[in-house]
Amino acid sequence: MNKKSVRDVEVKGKRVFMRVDFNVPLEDGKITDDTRIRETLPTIKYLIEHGAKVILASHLGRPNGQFVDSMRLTPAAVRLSELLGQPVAKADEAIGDAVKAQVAELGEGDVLVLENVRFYPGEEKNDPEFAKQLSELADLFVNDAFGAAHRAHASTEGIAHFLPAVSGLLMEKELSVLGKALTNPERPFTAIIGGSKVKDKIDVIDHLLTLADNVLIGGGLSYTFTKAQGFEIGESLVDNSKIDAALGFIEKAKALGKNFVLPVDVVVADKFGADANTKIVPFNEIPAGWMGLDIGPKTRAIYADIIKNSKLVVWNGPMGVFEIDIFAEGTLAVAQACATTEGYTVIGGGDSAAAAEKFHLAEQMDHISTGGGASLEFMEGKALPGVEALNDK
Ligand SMILES: Nc1ncnc2c1ncn2[C@@H]1O[C@H](COP(=O)(O)OP(=O)(O)O)[C@@H](O)[C@H]1O
Ligand SMILES: O=C(OP(=O)(O)O)[C@H](O)COP(=O)(O)O
Repeated sequence: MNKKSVRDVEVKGKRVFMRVDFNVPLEDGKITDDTRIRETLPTIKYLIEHGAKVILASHLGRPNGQFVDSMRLTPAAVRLSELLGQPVAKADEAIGDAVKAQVAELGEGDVLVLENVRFYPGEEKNDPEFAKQLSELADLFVNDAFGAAHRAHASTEGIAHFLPAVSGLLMEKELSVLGKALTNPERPFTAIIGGSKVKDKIDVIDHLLTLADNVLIGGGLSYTFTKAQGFEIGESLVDNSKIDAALGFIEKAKALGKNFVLPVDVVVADKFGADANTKIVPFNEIPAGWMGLDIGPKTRAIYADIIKNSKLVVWNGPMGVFEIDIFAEGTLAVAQACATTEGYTVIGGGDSAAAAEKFHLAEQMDHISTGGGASLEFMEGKALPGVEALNDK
């Protein structure tokens, strides 16, 4: 990476404004997955050990510029304190005199968590005035929020115009792993794209067709391709605005000589739910009124075989509605193949990572990215504003 990292600058005695992505899932005020907090520990510990005064900022949820009690960062600060084994102070605001007073009290190695930056309208507008107010708290900006690096907001991008700006260790790791995987990839390189966000993912397929040797399609995404080829898809998920694009990808894959693989069979259901009737049908024989909710057994075997023979696998998006057990087999088969292949496996996207966790296979993956949208934009070859704004080496 050609951007400076926290290792390239002096941090001792400095007030460091560190942007993290503590946008963790909460249920009744309890954190259900603290991965994103744990992943920032190397940078936080580095700063503590090197005598910095650590000021952490994050968003949580989408509160639309208003103070929302259920989206306060207090549970994250409590969890961080447990993980660090030291007290962590928490501010009730992100800017202003009270926060400045709390910052003034920080000693070397102390940690303060600011309140959710999205409680302020200036954050998502990337308002320079708000960015300046944030910057007044600190001497240095460290961006470790890979999961939010695709957002040009005041605490991810704007603040870098007011302070020396470097990356944190998680940001560096994510960019290095994804960058290495995608520039000069080991081959055969297999990309697996599934999930339900057809609009978000279609551009990635375009880019991956030029990069990967095998592109496997699953999940809700696949029926747009089935429909594009003129077949019945019943009540399955579809994005009619992407039919032409889908046909274009089939053609592009042929022209490039790439192995673009669509499901050959699907699990269909007569309704969406755990009590649905299901059957397995060829991909082009979905009965009217039924919906495809998982890849079928033949497809699972084909996909598992390709994954096992790959040197690099990048997986984004589940193969079916894995949250419901009767539609989880396809995602499980792909997760198992990723866990056992000798190739290097990278998982991006919250739901694929959650699926790997659910099947207790997460430990066996080589890299699980903390960013869903961010890793997709990175794969599309787009510049990430939160990275672009950092100081060059
Ligand atoms: N065939 C399908 N029909 C409807 N939804 C699906 C289908 N296959 C997968 N999904 C849903 O897609 C969601 C995940 O999609 P997405 O957000 O795009 O993935 P990720 O978070 O991994 O990027 C899951 O909640 C899953 O239930
Ligand atoms: O959870 C996040 O995105 P992700 O689910 O795409 O990884 C990031 O924290 C960004 O959040 P946002 O999509 O509300 O800007």
